[in-house]
Amino acid sequence: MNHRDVLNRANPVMPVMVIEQIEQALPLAQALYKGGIEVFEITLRSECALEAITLIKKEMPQCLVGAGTVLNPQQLQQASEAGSDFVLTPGLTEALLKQSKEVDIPLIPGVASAGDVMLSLSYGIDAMKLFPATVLGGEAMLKALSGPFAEVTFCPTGGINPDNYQSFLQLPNVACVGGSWIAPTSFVNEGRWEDITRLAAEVTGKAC
Ligand SMILES: O=C(O)C(=O)C[C@H](O)[C@H](O)COP(=O)(O)O
Repeated sequence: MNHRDVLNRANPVMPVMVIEQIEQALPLAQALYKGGIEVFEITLRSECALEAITLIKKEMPQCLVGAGTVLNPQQLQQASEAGSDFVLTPGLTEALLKQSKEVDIPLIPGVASAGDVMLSLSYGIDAMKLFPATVLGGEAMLKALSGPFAEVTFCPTGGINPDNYQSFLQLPNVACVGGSWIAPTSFVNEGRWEDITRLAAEVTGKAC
C-alpha cells in the first residue's frame, strides 16, 4: 500500500478525529464505519491518541488507521510503533520525509506551496494533503497546481464542510477530502454515535 492507495481508499472523506478519552475510540470508529468510512486520521493531539490507534487497528483490522498531526520524527516513530498504517502531517520537513523512508511507513505530507509539492516529489511522494485548503485558495489553488503537477493527487483538508466538499471532489486531482466536520467534538463528547453515522452516510452514500 502506498500513499496514493491510502487516499484513493479514503474517498470520499477522511475523518480528522480527536479522541480525548480512550472509551470513545471504538464507538467513534464504529459509528464512522457504519456510515461507510474505513480510513481514519487520528490526530496526535490528545494523550490517548496512540493508544486509540492501537485499539482501533486491533479491533477493526479491515480499516486503515493513520496518525495525524505528526510534527516530528519522534512522533512518526511512535505512530508507527502504535500500529499506524500511515501518517499525515500538517506540513512537511526534510526530517519527517527522511524518517518515513527509514521507518518505511507511507507519509502523506501537508503541502501549502509549489515548493512543498516539489520537495515531496523529490522523496517519491506524489499523494499529499493540501493544508489549510480553503485558506490557500481552495479549488483555485488545486486547479493551479494541476498545471505543473498533473501527476499529483491531493487530499484537501482545513475548512472543508458539508457545503463545499462536493465541489472539491469533482476536481480530477482530488482523491478525497479531509475534515473534522464528520466527527464533531461535541457529538463525540455527547456519545451521539448515530448522528455521526448519519453524517458519514450522507457523504459516502453508504450505510451498513
Ligand atoms: O492536524 C493535522 O494534521 C492537520 O492537518 C489539521 C487538520 O487536518 C485540520 O485541523 C482539519 O481541519 P478542519 O476540518 O477545518 O477542522
